[in-house]
Amino acid sequence: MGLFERDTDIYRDRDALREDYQPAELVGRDEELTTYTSALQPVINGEQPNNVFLYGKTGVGKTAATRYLLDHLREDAEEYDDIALDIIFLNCDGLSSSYQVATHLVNELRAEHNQISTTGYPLATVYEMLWEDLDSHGGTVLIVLDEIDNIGDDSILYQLPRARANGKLEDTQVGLIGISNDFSFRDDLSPKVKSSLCENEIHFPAYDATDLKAILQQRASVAFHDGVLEDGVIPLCAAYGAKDAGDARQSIDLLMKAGDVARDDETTTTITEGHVDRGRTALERGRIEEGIRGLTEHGHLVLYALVTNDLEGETPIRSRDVRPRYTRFAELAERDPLVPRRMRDHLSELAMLGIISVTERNEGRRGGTYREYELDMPVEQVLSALSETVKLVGVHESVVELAEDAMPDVAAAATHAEGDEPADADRSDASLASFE
Ligand SMILES: Nc1ncnc2c1ncn2[C@@H]1O[C@H](COP(=O)(O)OP(=O)(O)OP(=O)(O)O)[C@@H](O)[C@H]1O
Repeated sequence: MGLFERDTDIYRDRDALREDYQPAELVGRDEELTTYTSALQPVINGEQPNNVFLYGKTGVGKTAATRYLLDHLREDAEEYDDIALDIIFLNCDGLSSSYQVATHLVNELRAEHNQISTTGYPLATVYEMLWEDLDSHGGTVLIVLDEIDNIGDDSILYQLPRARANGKLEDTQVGLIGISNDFSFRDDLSPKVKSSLCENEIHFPAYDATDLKAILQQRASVAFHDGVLEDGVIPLCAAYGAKDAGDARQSIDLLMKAGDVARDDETTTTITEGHVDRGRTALERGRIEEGIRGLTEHGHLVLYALVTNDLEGETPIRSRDVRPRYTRFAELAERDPLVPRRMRDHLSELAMLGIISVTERNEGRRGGTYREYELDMPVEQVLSALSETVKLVGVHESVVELAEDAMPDVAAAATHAEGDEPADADRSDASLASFE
């Protein structure tokens, strides 16, 4: 038998739980779809399309609804000889200016051999190219700008809806669909942009547990073999999803993780609520580790100091008592320690991310309050996300025992010693730093 063998017990089609899967039907969005359909109706009538702005939190079906309706619109438009519809779908993640959006649109409209450079032209020239390419296209062009809030200025959001009125376009009708999960983006738009872009606004509210259950049931029927899911699994994934943020993506991810945990569990061919809980813990761990990895170098140093304080039984601890260890670690990492206030800012950031917790205490009779900090997640997990910092600073004696499991690569490379004394002055390899 080979090293790899195909699993067939749990999944029928695991890809149905992936982000890029487009469901055949959207569940629980009837009202929003009706409004959205009316906003797109002028396209089929051969009229000037409306501009549409969709907003709502992440994972509430804005993109899925857009793809679903535009697929139908494209198909239905083919029934009419006098409608020539083209749709350009642009995700603005990474496109931080109108200039970048405009060059990308020009390239979407042009053939492969005729693409333009995305730098080096004056903005006005790129707009001229855009109007020319759009107008020579003819018919109706719908431009979807997903994650529109990434665009740092609103020039293109002003120019595109007005291109026809401003005499830039004669033969092509353009409609703009903007999608955003940033509520402040809409509020901060200038009135002149808001009045055109937001002429049809559709809000997608968060899903409740009943909506999520229906969405998950639909996916599960495609993804899993019959009888694989125990009864409580979908309600549990939906309940967690509704409690967290009403985000369908998160609930679908949880269902997939539970399926993966069950698949790895060789003792069973069903998915249980226990698999959901284990999946949730694994996903949560992944999210927090990602949060730790995203911190700055000083954030890592502060956290490493607090981990060692925690292992020595010193927590909850005041920031002034974390400071000596932090300063020492910063020196070992050959960085200038931050002033106390900046160091405290890092503690607050760690608390905001849910990695540590803060408790306010009273100073006693003299009044005054102070804060105490302690780790709020398993120390092994934090250490494994801090392995680069530990390599830089050295393995502190308090973490020696855990290092082998939490950071096998670091443990293998490091020599360790006792105490908290200054490091060896002529230490040549930072990864071998020690506290002797
Ligand atoms: N009503 C629904 N029926 C079926 N699947 C849905 C529904 N709503 C969302 N989904 C699924 O949930 C996932 C997230 O949805 P989508 O990408 O549309 O969210 P979004 O609102 O655009 O989020 P973001 O703002 O983060 O881009 C996708 O896999 C999508 O297919």
